[in-house]
Amino acid sequence: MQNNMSIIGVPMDLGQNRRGVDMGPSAIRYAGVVERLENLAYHIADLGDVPVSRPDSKDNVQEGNLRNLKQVADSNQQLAKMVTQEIHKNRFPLVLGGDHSIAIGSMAGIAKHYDNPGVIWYDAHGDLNSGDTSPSGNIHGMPLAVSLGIGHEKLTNILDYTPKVKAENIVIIGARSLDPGEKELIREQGITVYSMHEIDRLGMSQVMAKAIDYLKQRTDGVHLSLDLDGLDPDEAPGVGTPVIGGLSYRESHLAMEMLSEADILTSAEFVEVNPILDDQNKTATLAVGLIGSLFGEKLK
Ligand SMILES: NC(=[NH2+])NCCC[C@H](N)C(=O)O
Ligand SMILES: [Mn+2]
Ligand SMILES: [Mn+2]
Repeated sequence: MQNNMSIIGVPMDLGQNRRGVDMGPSAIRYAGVVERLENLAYHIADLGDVPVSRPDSKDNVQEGNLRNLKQVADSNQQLAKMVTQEIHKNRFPLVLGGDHSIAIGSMAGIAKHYDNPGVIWYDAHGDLNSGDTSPSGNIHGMPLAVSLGIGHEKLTNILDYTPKVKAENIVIIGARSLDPGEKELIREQGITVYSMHEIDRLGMSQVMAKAIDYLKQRTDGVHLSLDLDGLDPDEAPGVGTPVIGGLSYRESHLAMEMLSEADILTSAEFVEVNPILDDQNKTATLAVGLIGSLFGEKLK
């Protein structure tokens, strides 16, 4: 793993309906992310936050069932540029959300640099909707589909190319809430999904081993997109779309430790931390703990 790391915050809350997730980057910084990484001997540049403009008139779903399309697209455009610049400078981008719609910009910035990028999508959801299939009109339920080139051109074409990732280079871990259109897309495109069913049957250890082995063989860069709602709401209460029956604290730390050992990641993001819905910053603190394990903390 590179020793130089750039932290980019994205105080985005326009990809969904619940206010407060725009404070996610602050909450994660407050929980000590920079100090934690500096203790692991990384050279950190905290680049601050990407600007996010104000929403259109509240809850007004517009153009093609895409709430706040223009603002979400604009911020993602800026994020993509920043991510691409940091990779160009040989720095590892660590993006802090904000709602998951910011993965659109992260993926756009990252994929520019790799011939065959892969992504691990650690999430209760598939985020594989488009305006046509979304039950909510919330863009945070769409970023993985957008990265596949499915969706509104303002989103799919950020940095002027599409798609960002091939279906066979995606591994979803922790899924337990998929909409009908998402299930169809998963089947159609043959996307690898380790849902809670597979995790319970095989155990996280085997699931991660398989995911790592698979991506290592076929990709030349791997992005981790970790939605805190992948964890159980008991562990991570500060999220806007909690789903019961999630990944445990221990499973998640093990997953991060295995990724650290495998040394395959080239970028990462932690999203959906909402301190307004949280309990004493528990979820941001959890995120920082996972970041610690991901970047080399060990139990002994
Ligand atoms: N990143 C997230 N938390 N996504 C939740 C998406 C929920 C639902 N599938 C939707 O499209 O509205
Ligand atoms: Mn989710
Ligand atoms: Mn998500």
